[in-house]
Amino acid sequence: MSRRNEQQGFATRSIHFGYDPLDYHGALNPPVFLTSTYAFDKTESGSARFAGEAQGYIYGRVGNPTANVLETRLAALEEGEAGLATSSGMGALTAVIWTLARTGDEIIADKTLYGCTFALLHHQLGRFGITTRFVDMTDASNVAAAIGPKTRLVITETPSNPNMRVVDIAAISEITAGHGALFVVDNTYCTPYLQRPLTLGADIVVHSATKYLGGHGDLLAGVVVSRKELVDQFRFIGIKEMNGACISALDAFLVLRGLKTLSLRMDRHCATAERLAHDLESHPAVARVFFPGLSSHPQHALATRQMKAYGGMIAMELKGGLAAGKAFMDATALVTRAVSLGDAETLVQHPASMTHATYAPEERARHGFTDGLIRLSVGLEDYEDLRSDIFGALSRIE
Ligand SMILES: CSC/C=C(/NCc1c(COP(=O)(O)O)cnc(C)c1O)C(=O)O
Repeated sequence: MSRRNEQQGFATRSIHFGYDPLDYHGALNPPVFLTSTYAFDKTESGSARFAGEAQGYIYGRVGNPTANVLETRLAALEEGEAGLATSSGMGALTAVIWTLARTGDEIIADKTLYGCTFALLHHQLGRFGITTRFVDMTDASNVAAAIGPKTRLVITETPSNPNMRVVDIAAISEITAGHGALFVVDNTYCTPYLQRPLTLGADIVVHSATKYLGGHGDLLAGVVVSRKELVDQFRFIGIKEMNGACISALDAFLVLRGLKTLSLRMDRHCATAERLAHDLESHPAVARVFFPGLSSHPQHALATRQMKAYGGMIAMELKGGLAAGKAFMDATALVTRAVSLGDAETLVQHPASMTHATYAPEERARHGFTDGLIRLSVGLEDYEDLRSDIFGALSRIE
């Protein structure tokens, strides 16, 4: 059985796809190519590579053999033609936008997005004549009503950071395909283990690989997966000539190491988060829990259809509002107060003043989250320890 076999299971491909030790002196892991540039045997060879007339590496900002293994593997896991690894999730997203958007273009975005993605779209791109319209994509008809001849990109996360709204990827893919706009799905919260947007009609997938894909809070990285002709543009225009957000060989190696256990970690994240969400929903201090696996979630049926499991992220509001929320977060001992997500450690943070502080107070309500919202990234600790820490903190604020 070969090591580049699309028919193998997800876990097997997460460990083996795109690398054969026998190609590298038997080295079990892909070597880390710590090099900024590449030698040419002849001047003409180098010129041909720069002209795209010959295969081969030309410079570290444009490609690296270690990163190439990661890109090949993630393209296979997302069931896309090609992948591009970047230095961060924002590097992946901006490589896509800077490559494809022009002055006068319009972007349609879901109304709730990660804070810096919102800031890019709402505060920064307008300076370049690129306008963004935010719509509630949980109702696909809002996209149909907003899309027009100027729409170049349609962008969403699902579930959304931080309030867990779920968007119907297939329904929106049908709308965008009919209008020649490209549909970008940020798949950070799910990873390809829980959902593969390209198989549902999306055109481009982006990730903050900083999160679940790396999975150990020890790197920053991003990924784009799409058709090869688009990924080549993201590499040779977006990265090479516009944002320079290339991944380091060492970070590519660390993401590859994280991928080996992705399916095991996601199973554990999902199981613990589902138990915790149900227990929190019945706690007297908790006003509301936002988790796609709860029957109370507005898109519970869609999440059940679209996702393999409900993910490791939980958002919640306490009955005492912001004051209670802050007291709760300050009262945890095992759960770590920190931004980011998808790590082995369970993390808790306050979106309104941290990850989503880019939304002005009056914008928070319009974009679907409150000052009192708390976000949990449920880690890999023993459930009883997490339950004890979280419920102990809740009991101390009542
Ligand atoms: C300063 S807040 C810490 C980062 C958080 N999120 C990041 C993120 C990015 C951007 O990814 P990087 O550039 O790798 O951080 C893209 N897309 C999604 C859905 C994300 O959640 C966070 O804690 O919600």
